Amino acid sequence: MTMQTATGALSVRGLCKHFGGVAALSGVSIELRPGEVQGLIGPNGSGKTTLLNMLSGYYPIDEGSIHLGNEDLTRATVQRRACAGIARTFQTPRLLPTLSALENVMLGGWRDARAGMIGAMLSSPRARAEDKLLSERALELLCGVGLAHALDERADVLRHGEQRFLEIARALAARPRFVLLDEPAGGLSGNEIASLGAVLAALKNCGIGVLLVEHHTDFVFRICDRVTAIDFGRVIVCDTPDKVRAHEDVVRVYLGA
Ligand SMILES: Nc1ncnc2c1ncn2[C@@H]1O[C@H](COP(=O)(O)OP(=O)(O)OP(=O)(O)O)[C@@H](O)[C@H]1O
Repeated sequence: MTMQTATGALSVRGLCKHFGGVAALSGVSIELRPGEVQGLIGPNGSGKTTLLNMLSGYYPIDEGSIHLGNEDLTRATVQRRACAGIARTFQTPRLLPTLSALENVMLGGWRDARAGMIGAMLSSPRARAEDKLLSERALELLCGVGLAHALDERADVLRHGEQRFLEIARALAARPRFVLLDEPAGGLSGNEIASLGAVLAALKNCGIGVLLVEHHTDFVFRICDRVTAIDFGRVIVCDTPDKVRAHEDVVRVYLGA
């Protein structure tokens, strides 16, 4: 079957991944378009995180392909994918605990640094100028995710919700075209989930495509343009939230009704 690919989309075709005898993904095809928020839902163990790991290059794939626009990223390294514009967050935030919030986000912008390690050690004019730019951008991003009050706080003293927003800001520092978020609403308060919704809407407005892996289905159905539901490593349906919510296999398999 031939599938039309949206211009500049991140597209996955026929992805398969086995861990020993476990088929974590069996022929998964999805397309994430620029400027869309797409939810990825499914029961525990259905393959959501495996898909994110394969999109971001953490696991090699067994079969299938990954393209960003015309660029074949199927065998690309994590760094190559980051340079191509794919950023992600993790189920448990992976921050540098003893660095400040500002420093964590500045590190996310490493791609923009050209002065190199020696230049940074010698504090060359170029390194100082880059540092200033990275710091200004990090400040802007931290304000954008509601962490203006925590710039100089160590990452490990931040509350759980703050750490989640910090991780998103760090991902954005790489100026991605696509962001893969692994359960960003996990452990957030109602107010924080509302803030997360506002952040996702802002990303969409900037033309960034967001893949949102999330168990918080009310949030997913409310905020997403499209939702993909998977089970046992296979796509059940990809459609608008209303259609996915009403899909009989989704109701049976995922919502347990
Ligand atoms: N590194 C690994 N080694 C072995 N098996 C793995 C590995 N990662 C995932 N799996 C298996 O692959 C399947 C899919 O797991 P995955 O974590 O992708 O599911 P998930 O949908 O993200 O689950 P959850 O919602 O609980 O996070 C599961 O059976 C899991 O045990």
